[in-house]
Amino acid sequence: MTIETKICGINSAEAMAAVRDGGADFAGFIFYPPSPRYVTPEMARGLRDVAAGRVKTVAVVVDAADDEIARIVETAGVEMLQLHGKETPGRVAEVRKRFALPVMKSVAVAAPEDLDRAATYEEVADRLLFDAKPPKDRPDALPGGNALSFDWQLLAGRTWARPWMLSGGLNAGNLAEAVRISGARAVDVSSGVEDAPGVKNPAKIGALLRAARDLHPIA
Ligand SMILES: O=C(O)c1ccccc1NCC(=O)[C@H](O)[C@H](O)COP(=O)(O)O
Repeated sequence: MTIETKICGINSAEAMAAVRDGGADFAGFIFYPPSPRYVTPEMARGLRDVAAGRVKTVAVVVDAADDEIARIVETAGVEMLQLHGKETPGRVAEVRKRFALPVMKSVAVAAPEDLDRAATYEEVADRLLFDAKPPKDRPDALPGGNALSFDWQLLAGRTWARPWMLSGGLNAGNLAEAVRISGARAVDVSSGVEDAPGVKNPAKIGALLRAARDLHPIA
């Protein structure tokens, strides 16, 4: 068994081709206009075609209303929804039911109590995504994609009722250690395969996916 991989913030055909050819499991599209990785549903549809059915596509939304999610689902044809805002467990359950798609809920982690909050999503989400908390001293910080890590030790030895992904500040250089310490079986990377925010580097995507292929989840 190998580590599952998601490359997030795909916004070019070259990046999607690298994700596809490198054998990633998931590609994420950011539907959050302030992000430098933002794509429209129409752009995402074109990028999904590049994946040619070999990569599952994930729509990343932030506290989005139903009509916005509906337009993304209908136009982009994604296979999973990632809720990356302050959605409550009730809202997660509602989105999952309404759109009949698997839902991954992101949880911002900085301290042990954040994992207690994560537990409130176990019954309503199909997957959990543990990400670093955006920096408090930067009011303009994005909800995700900030190239920041959290203490992976917080996850060590914890068991969850749902599959989960590790994200936040991962790259080809620290992936092995992050997986070893946290016990992750799935990882999500964005900034670590970029030259600048929103500028994916296909060679870095390839290197990350090769590094992930050499890793195996701890038992
Ligand atoms: O990446 C963004 O611009 C973004 C904007 C708004 C909400 C979520 C966003 N990214 C979500 C992701 O899944 C990222 O891959 C995750 O936060 C890790 O990012 P990074 O630390 O840059 O690898």
